Amino acid sequence: MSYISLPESKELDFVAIGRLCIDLNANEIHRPMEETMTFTKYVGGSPANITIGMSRFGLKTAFIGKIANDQMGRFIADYLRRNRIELTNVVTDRTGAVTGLAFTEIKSPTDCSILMYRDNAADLQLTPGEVQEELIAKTKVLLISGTALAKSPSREAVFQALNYAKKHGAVIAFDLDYRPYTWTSPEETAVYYNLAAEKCDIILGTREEFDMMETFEHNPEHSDQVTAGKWFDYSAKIVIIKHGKDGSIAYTQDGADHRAKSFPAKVVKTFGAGDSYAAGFLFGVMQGWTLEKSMEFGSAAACIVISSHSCSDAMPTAAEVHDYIERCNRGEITAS
Ligand SMILES: Nc1ncnc2c1ncn2[C@@H]1O[C@H](COP(=O)(O)OP(=O)(O)O)[C@@H](O)[C@H]1O
Ligand SMILES: O=C(O)C[C@@H](O)[C@H](O)C(=O)COP(=O)(O)O
Repeated sequence: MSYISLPESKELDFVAIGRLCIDLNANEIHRPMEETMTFTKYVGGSPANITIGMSRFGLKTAFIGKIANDQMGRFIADYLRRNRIELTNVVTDRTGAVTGLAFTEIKSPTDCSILMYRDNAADLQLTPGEVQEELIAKTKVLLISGTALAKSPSREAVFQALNYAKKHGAVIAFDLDYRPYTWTSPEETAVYYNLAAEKCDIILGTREEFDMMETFEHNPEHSDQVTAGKWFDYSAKIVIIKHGKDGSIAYTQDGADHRAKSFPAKVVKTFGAGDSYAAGFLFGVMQGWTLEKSMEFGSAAACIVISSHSCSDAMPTAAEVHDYIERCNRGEITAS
């Protein structure tokens, strides 16, 4: 059964709007960042990572965002270009804003944290007027990412992109991507996340991210069914609730739920799981696969990325994901 109806005859498969930043992942791992002396630089930002993943799967992609007018901004643009991502709507900031930095601390495979430097971040300077309607008009899917709602004018740019997507029939996916350090309060976050989510066809988030969205609601048991059920009264066709190593559950308008286990992985860092899962799942849905197969594909893609030092660089090809699934099914990969 297909829960999503993709528009036909579009030039692009996938467009995302939001954060373009730099990941600086500690090279000296299994120790606190106070003891780290060197980092490896990667392109980062959840929507950027997801778009890179979709491009690695062979889809025709583009990005809507703003980069700093400096070496980091040019590094990001060059990397997206090398990954065949259309940049016509990646705008260079002229206000002196800087590139957001995400320092990743890897104390252990299960104890990782991110230190984000996002003061005066260029990505939050994107204005509604800079969002190109013609780009959104030619895509099958538009992805929005929650952190882009954190400050104006980026907030208004996202809502304008949503208006264009609705007008031109694009399927809208919302990766909740909640990063507390970019917001002033959970209350503010909940208000804007809920306003955006009402317009979205596919919503992906962790239990904790949905709990934040329910700040003003009553769901004391943190019931996934209660959470998902609310969104089918709006535009949602699929609500994905991720539970880390315990897997993920997809809820659909017909009242069904679809469950996926996680695969074993030799975890280097837990970051990157959500972005690669989102890329794999959305790719599967766009191929017309069942939700179970799409969730399995996303889960395997996540394992490949969390078994790697990077996020964007480690985004796998479809062949690599299929191979990972087969190797797991042959018992060749065990968790560590
Ligand atoms: N330790 C792990 N081992 C194997 N798979 C994992 C692990 N952590 C996450 N995953 C996979 O990645 C998916 C998303 O991870 P999760 O941590 O829930 O989201 P996020 O990274 O957005 O917080 C999970 O549903 C699961 O399939
Ligand atoms: O999104 C960011 O600004 C940081 C990301 O680039 C980083 O790779 C990360 O945290 C990935 O997020 P996740 O996939 O939700 O774990």
